[in-house]
Amino acid sequence: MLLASFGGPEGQDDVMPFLRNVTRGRGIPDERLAEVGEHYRALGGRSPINEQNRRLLAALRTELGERGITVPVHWGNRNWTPTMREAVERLREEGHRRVLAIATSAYSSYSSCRQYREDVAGALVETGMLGRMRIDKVRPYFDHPGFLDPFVEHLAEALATLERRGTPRERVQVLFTTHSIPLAMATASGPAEEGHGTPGGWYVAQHEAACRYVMERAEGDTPASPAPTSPVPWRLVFQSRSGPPQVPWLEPDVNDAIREIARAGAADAVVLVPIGFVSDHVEVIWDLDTEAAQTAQEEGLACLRLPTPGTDARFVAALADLVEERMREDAPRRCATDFGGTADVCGTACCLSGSARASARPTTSALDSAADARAALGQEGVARALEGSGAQA
Ligand SMILES: CC1=C(CCC(=O)O)c2cc3nc(cc4[nH]c(cc5[nH]c(cc1n2)c(C)c5CCC(=O)O)c(CCC(=O)O)c4C)C(CCC(=O)O)=C3C
Ligand SMILES: [Fe+2]
Repeated sequence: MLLASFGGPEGQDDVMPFLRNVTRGRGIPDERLAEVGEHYRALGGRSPINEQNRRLLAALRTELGERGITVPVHWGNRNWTPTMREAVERLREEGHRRVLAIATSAYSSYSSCRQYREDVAGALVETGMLGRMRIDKVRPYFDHPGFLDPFVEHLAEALATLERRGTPRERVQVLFTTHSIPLAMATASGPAEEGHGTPGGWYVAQHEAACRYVMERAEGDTPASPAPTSPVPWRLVFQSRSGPPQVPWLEPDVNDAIREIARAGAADAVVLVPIGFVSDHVEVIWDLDTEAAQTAQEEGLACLRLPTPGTDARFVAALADLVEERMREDAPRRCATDFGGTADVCGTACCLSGSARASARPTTSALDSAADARAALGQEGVARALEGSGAQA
């Protein structure tokens, strides 16, 4: 197994090298980088994400062990040590040739799925293992009840808490938040034949399905307030936008949504549900607990932020279920939203916008063999991808 994550800095000296890794070739303006650098500095130069992943690894090893699945679980990050390359080197040294990866990201899009698969393939190229080691990836798991049910429980609790404090459900706005991505990236998310061309693509459609699941159940679990009750209003909003202003990204921003709600007098409290994230990393503790909370305070709204699944036992069990899905054909495949399920293997142009096709990098879990890569990229594309790596096309 390979737990594939984002990585984060673990001290002040790590901050700038980490940010340079994240933004390499991604066109992020220097001002934005300096601003995000300040967020990390204010937190002591340390992101909690690596520690959270260490805890998740320990919990996953225990859960798999209890199910009699005794495979080693390695860890590799896209942007910080232990890197994907280091993880693949260790897998190689231990003699493993078939690996199943889990990304700490639940949805389909370039940033949340394909880029993980590309970076895994990149590590295979760098270590000379492309075509020698096979690394598959579990499907996008936003619709697994073990990912969603912790949100349901915490939302029901939050609504009950607000009600006890005197805010009736109809005066609450639930804001589901996720990472904003460029509009073009969202539109291209999902399989080329299906998702591409729909505004928001699979990325937005999957989030909306997850939100509906959580709302329906959280409302069902909440003791009804005195009649007449109306459903709690909710919407999906976006955070952590980082591109240049002239490039359109998914909107509305969570802070703009809070201001709009306050100015319309539409609610007395907002509940922030970080449905797009797996753990309480910097994008959650800074962008929500610091920035959005401050916006709500300025606007006179009460604000509660729900936890992410983290190492909730239901989430850890969900990850183990995803492993079992790939081990046994008769294992249950729990896809609980009205989205309709997702596939184990991504298509060739999945989550790839038209303009990115010419420079596409090899991936795994779709193009996980040299033959697949050759079919998709052509001999020249493979040669370009391998350039300077010392590996043979
Ligand atoms: C969809 C998505 C997820 C969720 C899925 C997943 O989890 O993978 C995610 C997670 C994360 N993003 C993170 C950090 C950053 N993301 C950045 C930049 C960007 N993110 C993007 C998207 C996403 N990001 C995009 C389209 C960019 C623009 C650059 C580009 O096109 O690639 C930047 C650059 C500076 C900035 O502009 O913010 C940083 C520092 C951390 C670590 C937090 C910690 O340290 O605790 C995590 C978990
Ligand atoms: Fe990000």
